[in-house]
Amino acid sequence: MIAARKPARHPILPLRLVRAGHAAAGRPLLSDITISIEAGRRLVVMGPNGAGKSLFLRLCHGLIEPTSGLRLWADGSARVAAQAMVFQRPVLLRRTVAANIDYPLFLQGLGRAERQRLVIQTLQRFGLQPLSDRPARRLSGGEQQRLALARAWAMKPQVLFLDEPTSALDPSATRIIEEMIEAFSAEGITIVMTTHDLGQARRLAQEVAFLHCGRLIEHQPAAHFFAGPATPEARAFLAGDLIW
Ligand SMILES: Nc1ncnc2c1ncn2[C@@H]1O[C@H](COP(=O)(O)OP(=O)(O)OP(=O)(O)O)[C@@H](O)[C@H]1O
Repeated sequence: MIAARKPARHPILPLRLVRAGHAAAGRPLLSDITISIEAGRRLVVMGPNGAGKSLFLRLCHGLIEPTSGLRLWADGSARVAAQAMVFQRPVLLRRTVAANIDYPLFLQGLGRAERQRLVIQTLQRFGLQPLSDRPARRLSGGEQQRLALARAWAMKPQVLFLDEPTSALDPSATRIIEEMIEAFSAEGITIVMTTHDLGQARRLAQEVAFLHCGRLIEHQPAAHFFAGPATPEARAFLAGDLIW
């Protein structure tokens, strides 16, 4: 899903959550989360099934609201442009590949000539030109995810939230997506992503946020986390033990 509408003129990061929580039907799903997401970093969010990783991303992105505590973007707004989210299974329009890239730019208010320029640039940048006129939903899973990431890139986000972007993909498609993520990062786009793939987390993470039962129990530089997590829950997780 693309949330950006207009390019932000001001830096929107750091994004701060201050004792943020989210409850549904009276049940706390995320609790007491305090974190600052700094510009230019690659943060990987880890934790066992049901720990709250997807909800955390949705809360940051603005798909759900904190029911307690605060979510604060650096520019002071509650929900900002210049950020995008890509899901495990990409949400693509029933249109061509090119039209999928064009539509959010149209929503952003860009004129036809500017959109055309950006669509061509994006197709070329990610090797999607041969697929340009193909119906997006008929692409392979790997191609669809490549398109979803390319579409997000075209919006010039300052931060990109990626929820399990490769979990449905084979190793070669996964490698392509990881290369895209690294390229985005090299351009200065902040990456916040979840993954169940420990190898991928080791390859991509600069920082790790570890969630357990809806709480953020560790936030560390990746090298420290993988060398020796501070909590028994994270140690058990890395060791492959079942934790609940
Ligand atoms: N809208 C909702 N209403 C009630 N409970 C919800 C809702 N969305 C998520 N949950 C619950 O919140 C918990 C955290 O869900 P979330 O999808 O964030 O976990 P996750 O860490 O991403 O898990 P996984 O690794 O399995 O994808 C789960 O127990 C889930 O069932």
